[in-house]
Amino acid sequence: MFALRAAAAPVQRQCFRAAPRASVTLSLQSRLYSSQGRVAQFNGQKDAQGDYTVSLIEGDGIGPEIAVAVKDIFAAAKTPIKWEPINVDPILKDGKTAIPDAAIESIRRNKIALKGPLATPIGKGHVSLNLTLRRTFNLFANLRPCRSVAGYKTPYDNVDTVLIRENTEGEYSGIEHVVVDGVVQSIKLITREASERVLRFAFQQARAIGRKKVRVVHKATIMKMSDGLFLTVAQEVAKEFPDIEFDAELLDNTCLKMTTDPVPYNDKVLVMPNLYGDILSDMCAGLIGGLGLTPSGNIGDECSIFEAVHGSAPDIAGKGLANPTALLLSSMMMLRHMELNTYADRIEDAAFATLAEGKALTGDLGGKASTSDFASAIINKL
Ligand SMILES: NC(=O)C1=CN([C@@H]2O[C@H](COP(=O)(O)OP(=O)(O)OC[C@H]3O[C@@H](n4cnc5c(N)ncnc54)[C@H](O)[C@@H]3O)[C@@H](O)[C@H]2O)C=CC1
Ligand SMILES: O=C(O)CCC(=O)C(=O)O
Ligand SMILES: [Mg+2]
Repeated sequence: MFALRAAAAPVQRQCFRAAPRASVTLSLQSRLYSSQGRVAQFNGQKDAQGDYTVSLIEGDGIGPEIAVAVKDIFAAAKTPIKWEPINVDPILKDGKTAIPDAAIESIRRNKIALKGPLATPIGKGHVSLNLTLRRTFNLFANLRPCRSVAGYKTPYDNVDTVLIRENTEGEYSGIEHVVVDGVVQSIKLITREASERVLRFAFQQARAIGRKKVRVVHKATIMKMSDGLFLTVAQEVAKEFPDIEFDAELLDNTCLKMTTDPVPYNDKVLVMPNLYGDILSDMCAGLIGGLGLTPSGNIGDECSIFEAVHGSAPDIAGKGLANPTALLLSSMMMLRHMELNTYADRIEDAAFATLAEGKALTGDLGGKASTSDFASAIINKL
């Protein structure tokens, strides 16, 4: 049911590395993404051995390292999952970047995938494969929960935000062109159909996880037509959910208020156009200790793809330094989506207990453990 990156992260690490360990503030029993919060259905089939097959994109940079950690932990927990590794190296189809057919077929067949980060070249080069995957499978909602980690001290101990990002259009529609030399145009596409779909998902999600309010984050003061349409549709959809309160807030004000005191956001579901969700979700990660901790799910009607909020982290790739928690928690969201809750609960408890104990933390959390040391510590607690 989880952008300032290159520039902000070193500062973020500096702030948190020396931080003393805090008392446990959140119950280990409260789940990041419960199956009650599962709004979309999973229709995958078990094989004769009782296992589900999950398509696995290991990804770029730190992707393969954190994927190994997740696979080792799943194997140790005897999770009934078979991995089907898929290659998503970009191909050109009708002049556009596309995902290879075999990868598309695998995800369509299994209806579920776990994905490591995929790097996108800056400027020239192929379009984002992350966005291409979301559009290919119409994964209309990107659900990004962010919760303080028990035992890891940050300026705020009780962050518990739920952010939903429109995932197929908006500023990331990829419609750009040169008007004349020196003048370019990028089109922010907002449709009633995609807005309605993600907004309805946000209200359903609020109801399912017991949050009393849905808040739309927007800039309809400036983008009167595009964000204006998103907001108008939100007001209409809100009428279908009289038990859920609804309000709206301007994005800049949300950033100010969340970094000043995030706790008032703990009873809300935030929903917003694509770009704002991308940026705000990295900002939320900064509130709890960084991108090593925040999971996400790209939810669609026919299939869903779970992945960390972070990218390929080229600055630490290949060094065994990456924190696998974000991908592991994404895989917990995936297990709960598949109604494999007992496995998810057990692994999640072991992961949070390992973090709370603080003996095997990775560098981003001020520790000295490698990715595999951290995974082994979790396995020892299973
Ligand atoms: N969904 C995806 O696959 C995403 C892909 N990207 C791509 O990733 C590439 C790198 O982007 P950046 O701006 O560097 O963002 P990034 O998210 O890869 O890294 C930002 C900072 O966070 C740290 N970090 C990220 N994940 C971590 C982890 N698991 N453990 C410890 N530290 C971690 C990195 O070391 C870096 O200092 C780009 O090509 C970008 O397009 C970026 C975001 C999401
Ligand atoms: O596709 C990319 O390169 C970045 C995507 C991203 O930042 C995200 O999904 O949070
Ligand atoms: Mg991002």
